[in-house]
Amino acid sequence: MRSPKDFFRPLAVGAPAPVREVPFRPSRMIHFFDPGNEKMAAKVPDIAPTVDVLLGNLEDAVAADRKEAARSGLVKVAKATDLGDTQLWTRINSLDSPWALDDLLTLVTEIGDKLDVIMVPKVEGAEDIHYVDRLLAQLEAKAGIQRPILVHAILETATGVANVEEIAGASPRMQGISLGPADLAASRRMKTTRVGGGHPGYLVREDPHGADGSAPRATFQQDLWHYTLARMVDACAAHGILPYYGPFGDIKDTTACEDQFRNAFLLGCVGAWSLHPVQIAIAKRVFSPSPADVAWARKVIDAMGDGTGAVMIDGKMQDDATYKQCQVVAQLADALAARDPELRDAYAAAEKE
Ligand SMILES: CC(=O)SCCNC(=O)CCNC(=O)[C@H](O)C(C)(C)COP(=O)(O)OP(=O)(O)OC[C@H]1O[C@@H](n2cnc3c(N)ncnc32)[C@H](O)[C@@H]1OP(=O)(O)O
Ligand SMILES: O=CC(=O)O
Ligand SMILES: [Mg+2]
Repeated sequence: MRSPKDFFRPLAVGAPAPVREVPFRPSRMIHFFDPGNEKMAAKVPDIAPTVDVLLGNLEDAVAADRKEAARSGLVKVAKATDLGDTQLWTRINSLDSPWALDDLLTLVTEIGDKLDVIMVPKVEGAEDIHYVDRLLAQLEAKAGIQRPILVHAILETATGVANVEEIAGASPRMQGISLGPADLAASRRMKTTRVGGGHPGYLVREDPHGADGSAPRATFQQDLWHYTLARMVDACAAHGILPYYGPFGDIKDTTACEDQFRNAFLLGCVGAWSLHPVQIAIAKRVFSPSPADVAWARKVIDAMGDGTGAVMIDGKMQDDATYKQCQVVAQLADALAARDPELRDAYAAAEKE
C-alpha cells in the first residue's frame, strides 16, 4: 500500500495534480442522453442551457451494436457544441465489459479537456477506482490535459454497498456516488422490477384494533431505498464527496418521481438523474431549496451572530447546531443562485417579505 503522503501525488508523470477538495458545482440534474441517437443528440444545444450536467451515456440503454456509435457520437457532440457553464459528463461501460478500455482511451485523448466527470458503473470496491485512477492519469499526461477529470461511482451492486466507504475514499478524483436502484435490485435479488420508487407490497400494517380486533387496518408503504441511500450519504459526507439519487424509470409518474427525488434531497443528496426532458424541471424544483427555507435559514444565521449560544425565533430554539444546518441551506442557495438568475431573484424576494 502506498503511503498516505502520496495520496495527492499525480499517478503518472505529467498528469495534473489531484484536487484537494471536490469543487461544489450545481448538479441538480444529471441529464442522460444517448449520443449515438441522432435525434437525441440534435437536441443537445437546446437542452444544455436548461440542465446543470449533460451526460453522454455509453452503458446500459445503449444496445451492444450501438456502443461505438455512442462513443463517436459523444466525441462529435463535445467538439461541436459550446456548453457554456453546463458540465459535460459521460457514463462509460462497466469495467468487465469489452468496451470500457476503448471508452477511456478515446474520450480522454479526444475530448478530455471538455469532460468534467466520468461516471463508472457497477463499482464494487476501491480496486475499481484505483484502476480507473491510474489509467486516467496516464491518458491525461498523454493528452496534455491541464486539470484532472473527476470520477463518479454508481452504487448498484450488493458488494459495492458493502464497500461504499472505501469506494468514497479511494481517490482524490472521487467526485460523488449515485444510487443505481435497477442494477442494485437485480444484484440483491430483490423482487421489484421497477427502476427506483416504492412497491405496494413493501409496507407496514397498523396493529389490530376495534372491539374484536377486526377493524380495517391501515397500511403504510415504506421506502425500499432508504437504507442504501442513507449509507451512501454518510459515506459521501465522511469523504467530502457528493451523493446523488440515480434514475426514476416511471417517466409518466411525475408525482412519484418528485417524491423520490425529494426524499433524497432531504436526506442529503445534491441531485438526481433525468432520463427524459420531463424530469429536468422536477429535479430543478426539488434540489433547489425553497425561497421560504432559504429566507428562514438567513434569518437564523443573522440572529445567531457568531453562531454560538441559544436564541428563540418564532417559538423555535436555535443554537450552534441549527446555525450549521441553516448554513448548509444558505450556502447551497448561494451556489445555485450564482448559476440560476431566476432562483437568485426568488431568494431575494423571499428575504424581503
Ligand atoms: C437503469 C439505468 O441505467 S437509467 C440510465 C440509462 N437510461 C437512459 O439513459 C434512458 C434515456 N432516455 C431515453 O432513452 C428515452 O427518454 C426513453 C426511451 C425512456 C423514452 O423515449 P421516447 O419514447 O422517445 O419518449 P418520448 O416520445 O416521450 O420523447 C419525447 C421527445 O423527447 C426526446 N427525448 C426523450 N428522452 C430524451 C433525453 N434523455 N434527452 C433528450 N431528448 C430526449 C425524444 O427524442 C422525443 O423527441 P421528439 O419530440 O423530437 O420526437
Ligand atoms: O444504472 C442505474 C441503475 O439503476 O441500474
Ligand atoms: Mg445500472
